[in-house]
Amino acid sequence: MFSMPMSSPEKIVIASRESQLAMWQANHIRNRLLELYPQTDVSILGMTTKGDQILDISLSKIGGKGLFIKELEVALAEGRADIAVHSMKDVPMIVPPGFRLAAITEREDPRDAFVSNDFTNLEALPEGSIVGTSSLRRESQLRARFPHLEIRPLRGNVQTRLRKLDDGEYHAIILAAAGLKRLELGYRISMLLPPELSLPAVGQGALGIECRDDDADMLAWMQPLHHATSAYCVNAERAMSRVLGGSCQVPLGGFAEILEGVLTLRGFVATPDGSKIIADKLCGKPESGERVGEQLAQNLKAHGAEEILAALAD
Ligand SMILES: NCc1[nH]cc(CCC(=O)O)c1CC(=O)O
Repeated sequence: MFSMPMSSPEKIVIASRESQLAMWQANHIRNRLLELYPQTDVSILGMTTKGDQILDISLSKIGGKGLFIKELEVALAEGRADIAVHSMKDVPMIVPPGFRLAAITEREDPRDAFVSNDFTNLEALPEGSIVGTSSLRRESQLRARFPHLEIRPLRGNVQTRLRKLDDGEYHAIILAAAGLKRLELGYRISMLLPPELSLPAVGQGALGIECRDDDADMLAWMQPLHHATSAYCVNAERAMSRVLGGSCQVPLGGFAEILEGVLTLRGFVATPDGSKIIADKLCGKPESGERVGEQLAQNLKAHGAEEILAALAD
């Protein structure tokens, strides 16, 4: 795709959010770059984003995921940073003009995790148990399968969410396994939720490295971090979400995996209350993952997702 760079970079500045998880991720990429380019001065520019500041209202009401990455893109555009490291889950389906995803790195565990101090698994929660999550995707799936549970909003970074659980505000919470594992909090996981119980978010568990579109050297230097298998899966999921007009306002999940050379993509769209879930899956070649995603989106639309999406747009 790109020609081999002639030299190694002198200096790379990584833009990152300042949450512990974002900093772990930026540091992880920094270490990998230092292995590749030991002579390079690699530093991290920590930034607070709008998404981090606004904690009191539902993110879906104030503009969604783009809020977590806009400031980082401004730093790239102004030359204050060379790359930005994102959770792919937080990257809008259409990367704005002037920027490009240079690499998608190897995926960590994509599953959701059930965390509770009192119960070892989701199925064991008694009637009326309070489960914390602010994700419409997690909420709709829980409501559909476990209508006897009470879902309450839960925001904040990973540590904040765990503290709210420990303070007794919830009987259980649902978080991404990837974030917990990265922060060495994997021991807090009571149960890893299989995709049948909680289909993960598009891109969950993968990291993306974003560059300026015209920075050919930087794009080339990032290529060794690209993980083809993870990227095929994430790009299939993103293509599906893009066609469905996926945003934070839409309860939607998408998860692809490659087994014995075949990519299988599963996806769903639901009403927020979980009363209706349109789910389907489609297989294809990993290299055609994006087309699999687009086709699955069309199939979901034809089977009722269109009406759900139209109602949500009102
Ligand atoms: N919504 C915020 C967010 N963005 C990425 C992760 C987890 C790490 C990942 O998916 O790579 C989380 C936390 C969570 O959902 O529990």
